[in-house]
Amino acid sequence: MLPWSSMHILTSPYLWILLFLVGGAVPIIYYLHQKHTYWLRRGVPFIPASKLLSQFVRLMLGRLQVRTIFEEFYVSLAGHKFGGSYQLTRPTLILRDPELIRSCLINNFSCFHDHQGVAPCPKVDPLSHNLYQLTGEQWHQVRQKVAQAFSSAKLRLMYQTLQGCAERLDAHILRLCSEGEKEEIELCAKELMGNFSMEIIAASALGIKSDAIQDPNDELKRMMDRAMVFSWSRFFGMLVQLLSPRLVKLLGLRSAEKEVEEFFERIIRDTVQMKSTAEGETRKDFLQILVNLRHAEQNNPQTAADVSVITDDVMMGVVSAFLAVGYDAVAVVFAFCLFEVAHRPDVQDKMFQELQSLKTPAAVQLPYDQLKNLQYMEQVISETLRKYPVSVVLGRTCTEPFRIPGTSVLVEEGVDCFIPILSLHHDPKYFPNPEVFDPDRFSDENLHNIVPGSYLPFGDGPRACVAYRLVILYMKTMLMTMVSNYTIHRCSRTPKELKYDGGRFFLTPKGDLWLRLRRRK
Ligand code: HEM
Repeated sequence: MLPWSSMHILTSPYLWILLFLVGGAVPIIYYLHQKHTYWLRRGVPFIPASKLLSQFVRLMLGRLQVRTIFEEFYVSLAGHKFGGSYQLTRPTLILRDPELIRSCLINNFSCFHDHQGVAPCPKVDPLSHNLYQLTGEQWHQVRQKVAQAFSSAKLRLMYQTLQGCAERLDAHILRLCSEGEKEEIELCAKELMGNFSMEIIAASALGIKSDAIQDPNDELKRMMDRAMVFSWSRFFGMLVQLLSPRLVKLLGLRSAEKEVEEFFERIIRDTVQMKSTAEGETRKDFLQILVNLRHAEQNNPQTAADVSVITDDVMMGVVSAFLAVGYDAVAVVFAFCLFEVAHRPDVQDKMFQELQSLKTPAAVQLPYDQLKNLQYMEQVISETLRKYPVSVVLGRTCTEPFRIPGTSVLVEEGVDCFIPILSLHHDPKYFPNPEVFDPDRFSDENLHNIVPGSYLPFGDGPRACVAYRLVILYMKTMLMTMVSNYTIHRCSRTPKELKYDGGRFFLTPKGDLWLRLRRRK
């Protein structure tokens, strides 16, 4: 029989609460320990869970940006070709070595063909059937079709549309100057480039004219801005996804707000209808090309309805992604580029001389075939994308077990792999003096210094950015317009150092970005 004092303890509610907590905590601690020793057990260098926890807390408190998390990983794993980390409890691999990166993206593409993230589920998320999210064979089929929209022949046609947008941009700046009877004008480059990007994306994706340059309240632009903001509900969606991708579908979590989604649906549906009935289609925009591909599929007796590739869901997904992703990524890369050249009159002069040497009356009239001769301008574009890779990190999922060459480490199916593009582009080992904007890194004489796999603004391999040639075309159109008509300068409101906005998906300058433009005589 127990002494009286022991009996008293046994009947105490505190004891039972304590036992309950300990009983509950032990299996949880064991579970977390098992999960967080995944890389230790495989002999892979890893970021300790305590560091990940502190990063998570700082992220929640707004003291850390997603970009910085990957920069810290890159630094912590210095000296290693790869290393382990965790997304909550999911093992994640960070790839640091350019050769290994190429091996995953190109030589062993079959092991890494899907992007990291939620697989599409059009019933719950109508915009999820986009090329980025599609997986496996369906991705392959849609990619083959969509890639046709970015062939040289199609880009040549799109260029005509872009020239019209460039003329409107120039007319707008000229009007601002003449209103104040000024030779020069100060303006917010981020806003101007956002509006210009909206016009070129609307024209090349949908074939419609946006009035964003003239009208800052343009509805299409307002919706795009809402589509690309990193909200708490999205963050919650990402956390749920880490716990269980199935839960995302069960809870019906979407990639965009309902209103934005409905807007996209309406605008795409109306434009498709207009194009399907319009006679003498011109095939100058992306949606028109998809409509034509769909007609070809429907008119082909060998294409059964159930194997059609360009379905309504796919049409909706790929076009809305073109609009939202294209608009935001292109707008920021334009702004970064102008910011850098504003500090470098020598770089502007060289681009101007190059344009002059092509002897075209107005830069925007430069024929498509001559664009390839703008070699120095291409170097400026490459260096902008080196210093500011708008996709700071690239995420792929391991789709087939992969043994890391020269090691016994087996990457298991389902493990997410991240490539920290921004950190590679700023690693002095690959790009000496990385903070210096130096277009000559990409000159013919210096090109051999770039280590394959260290420069990845558009990713690499069969799943690289499908639109990269179009992006270069956009950038050339923008630079030709600006450099041939204006000199670009800093002004008193130009920030000395760029800070980044943590609330955007892409690398985005924080705050306004004021510059001064002076009309060339
Ligand atoms: C500055 C502009 C841009 C940059 C830096 C950029 C960068 C990237 C990167 C890094 C990827 C991932 C590649 C990989 O996994 O290897 C990607 C994929 C993609 N990009 Fe871009 N992009 C830009 C603009 C655009 C535009 C304007 C479009 C419009 C169509 C676009 C459409 C896509 C699509 C559809 C994918 C997914 C391709 C696939 O999964 O097959 N991008 N982009």
